[in-house]
Amino acid sequence: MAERMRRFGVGYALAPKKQASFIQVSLVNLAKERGIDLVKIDMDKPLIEQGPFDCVLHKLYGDDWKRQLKEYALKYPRVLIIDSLEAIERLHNRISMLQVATELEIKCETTSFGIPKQTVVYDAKIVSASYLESEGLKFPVIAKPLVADGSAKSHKMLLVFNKDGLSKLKPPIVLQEFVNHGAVIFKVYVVGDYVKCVKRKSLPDVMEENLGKLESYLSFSQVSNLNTCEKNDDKYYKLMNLDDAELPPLSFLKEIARGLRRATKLYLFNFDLIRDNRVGNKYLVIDINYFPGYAKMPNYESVMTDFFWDVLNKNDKGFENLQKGSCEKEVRLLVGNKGYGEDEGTLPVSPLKREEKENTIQV
Ligand SMILES: Nc1ncnc2c1ncn2[C@@H]1O[C@H](COP(=O)(O)OP(=O)(O)OP(=O)(O)O)[C@@H](O)[C@H]1O
Ligand SMILES: O=P(O)(O)O[C@H]1[C@H](OP(=O)(O)O)[C@@H](OP(=O)(O)O)[C@@H](O)[C@@H](O)[C@@H]1OP(=O)(O)O
Ligand SMILES: [Mg+2]
Ligand SMILES: [Mg+2]
Repeated sequence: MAERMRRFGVGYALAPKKQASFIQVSLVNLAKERGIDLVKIDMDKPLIEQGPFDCVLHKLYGDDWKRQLKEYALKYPRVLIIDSLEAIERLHNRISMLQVATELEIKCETTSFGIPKQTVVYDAKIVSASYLESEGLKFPVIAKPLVADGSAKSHKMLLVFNKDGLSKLKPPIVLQEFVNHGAVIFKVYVVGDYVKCVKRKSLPDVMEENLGKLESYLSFSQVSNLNTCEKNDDKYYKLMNLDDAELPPLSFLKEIARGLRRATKLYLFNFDLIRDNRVGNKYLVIDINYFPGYAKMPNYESVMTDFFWDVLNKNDKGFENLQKGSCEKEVRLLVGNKGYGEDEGTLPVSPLKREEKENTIQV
């Protein structure tokens, strides 16, 4: 008799908009064929009473959800939480978000990498043109809400052209140098080991000689997020010169993605990259987003299904080994500071589980 395929249950907890875009029939069916059942978590019932799931996939905010997730991980130590609360938290602050990028060592002879100059402002009264100068910044600057918590407010940005615009700032904010980049942004989607880069429209360059002629500021929000109709329109690509813009080398992007995965311990994120017009091949990371709009990626169904299959099977194998007690060495590796999926066959443990192991396993 043929052996029955091991089935996995992935519970998902997503905001309605995310659910509508991500949980498409095509994804649900493809995952099902591979033995993965995507199950909606009922937010009207306690999480602890649901499942048990092999994996909880989530993008929700708030203390109640965090508490429920922690409780769930304690009750079901085998559950894979994607992604861990601690790892996601780092992306909720635009300073700690980019800090990880400064810690990476990217070895590439032809291309360099960094983040824009930035400073955090908690008190509007201290901001003046001379303050900017003392922080190594000059006009134009972008003011971004410090907190990036998925709210509409957290996406509201100001491009400030001169000192009059500074009066519009609403701290706490991050003031970041605006870097001319030819109005094209590269969005790099990461799903575990998978990396996909797409081009999107961005803000146009600002010429220094025009600074005095412009309004004092420009307010904008989610400029790179256009609807599908506009994106698929040939005219849009021509107008924005998107066709002409050369993608950064894939090996370079993969190295950054790998570095960010290790540093953040995240599986699901994208990062926004711009090419600094002032320097040859220099790219700057300006934003990192948890669980972005994957449905906009070509073939997202198979990318996501492969990813679920991979992590679920590795998780299973890891726990089997643990139970057999045959992997003392592997446990040593896991309780150390290893990132997810770095070694074939190691267990992708969420930090919740890692903490638990640190407390319990004596090696
Ligand atoms: N330092 C910068 N220099 C030039 N342009 C920038 C800079 N930072 C941001 N931008 C522009 O502003 C846009 C919004 O900035 P950012 O990506 O930080 O905001 P966000 O609201 O978090 O975006 P997302 O929708 O990707 O989450 C970018 O897509 C880019 O067009
Ligand atoms: O759907 P969500 O609410 O998660 O919105 C995310 C959005 O995805 P969507 O395209 O599905 O709207 C992402 O767009 P792309 O980078 O992929 O273009 C990006 O704007 C994230 O920053 C948003 O997350 P937030 O920062 O608001 O938490
Ligand atoms: Mg962005
Ligand atoms: Mg963002």
